[in-house]
Amino acid sequence: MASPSTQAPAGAARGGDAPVSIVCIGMAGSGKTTFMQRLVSHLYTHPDPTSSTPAVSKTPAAPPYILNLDPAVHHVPFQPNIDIRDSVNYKEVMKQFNLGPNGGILTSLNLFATKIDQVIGLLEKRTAPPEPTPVPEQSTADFMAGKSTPPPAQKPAVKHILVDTPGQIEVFVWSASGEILLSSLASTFPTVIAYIIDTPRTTSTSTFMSNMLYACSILYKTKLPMILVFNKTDAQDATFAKEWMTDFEAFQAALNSEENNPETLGGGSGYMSSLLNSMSLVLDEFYKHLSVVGVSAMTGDGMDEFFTSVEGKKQEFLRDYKPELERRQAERQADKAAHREKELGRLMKDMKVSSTTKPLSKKSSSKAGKEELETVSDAEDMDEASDDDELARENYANYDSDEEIGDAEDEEDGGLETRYQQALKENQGPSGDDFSFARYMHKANLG
Ligand SMILES: Nc1nc2c(ncn2[C@@H]2O[C@H](COP(=O)(O)OP(=O)(O)OP(=O)(O)O)[C@@H](O)[C@H]2O)c(=O)[nH]1
Repeated sequence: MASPSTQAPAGAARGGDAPVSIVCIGMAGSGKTTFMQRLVSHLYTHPDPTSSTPAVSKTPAAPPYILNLDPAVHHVPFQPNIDIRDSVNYKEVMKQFNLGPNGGILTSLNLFATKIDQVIGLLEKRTAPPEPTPVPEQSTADFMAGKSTPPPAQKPAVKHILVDTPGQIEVFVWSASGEILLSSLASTFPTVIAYIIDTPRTTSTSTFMSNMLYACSILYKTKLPMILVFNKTDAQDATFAKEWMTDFEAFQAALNSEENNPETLGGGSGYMSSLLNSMSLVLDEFYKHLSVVGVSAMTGDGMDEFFTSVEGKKQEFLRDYKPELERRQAERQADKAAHREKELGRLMKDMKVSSTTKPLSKKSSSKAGKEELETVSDAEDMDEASDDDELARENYANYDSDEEIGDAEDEEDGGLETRYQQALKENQGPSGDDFSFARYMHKANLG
């Protein structure tokens, strides 16, 4: 398997022309799914959200490419192109490994993360600029009549990849699989985090501050550009939040008024008030890195503003984040190479063999390369099968055969998937305590 970091960053290499991936993260009930639905319908009805052309235009809409990463969701009101539920059965995972809901989501994400190469391969293929369609030959009758043959309609290129995530933010943001999924996405496409906030539930200074701290932790964990999306503005206007983020005195005034109001539960007196005060000062620097928009996923209000922010953050990603990402990847690669070199040196010393490393490394790298090609072509074969239907789901279940998984992951240091497969195999069958998650994770070497 080619690790995401070694892949040619096809999408990102396209620069400003590359599709932007928008990852929707937010607390349970903040309105992520409704917001995703609104994004989809907006993109279908507004051909170019960043242009000033009116919604009704002759330009065909550029449909988004949609990923659902929430394994536990019952119903999604849009048609995802890639759905984690097609490859992982969350309920079965919970049952088999005796897990609770969060453990089930985490394990499902871990299992899905093992297929990240196929996912990225498909995304790259699906979002590649459409090939120019050859102009059909003009018929003699048309030629005689002086009519010109109209060029065939061109499929519009995908400009947005939309990603829905589980409501259990920490399970996604703080897990190894969440990191793998996000970093693979970000190393291939400009990626932006949309942090969805339930505005009506954020009106008190303390809940507002809690939400900001959460957003701050996500920003520092993911190291990706972030847009704060104050949702449900039809129920509560978000002007207060924007004001608190730009004017320290406005936040201070709100704190004072909450302190003097005996009915306010959110605000605080004494140490709470001074803590909130200092935090608002500390977070001042953090606020400067964010875009803030107020939207209503229900009515569609604020969507144009949101897409303008996405475009701004995409440029920021390409300008500031991408070089940093590439620097970190190069650093990791160098560390890995140095580690391998050291291990090889130790091995050679043990074997008392000198300077025979060349044929060995050549063989193993050509083997890895061959298998990488097999995996990618497998992905493309499967993809071609569903070429007719633009919004057809990519059926990841096709990848589930043991044979393909084994093929894809025969890495010299053992891939995630190999370890997972191994752990899954060893844990199969009714063995009572052996099903414990700790043991499973230990065997998978991820605990
Ligand atoms: N008034 C109003 N309600 C909204 C809006 N967006 C979402 N809701 C409501 O908020 C509730 C939660 O919305 P969801 O989209 O399911 O939220 P979610 O974040 O996906 O929830 P989880 O899947 O549990 O994480 C639903 O009752 C929605 O109808 C909005 O813009 N305005």
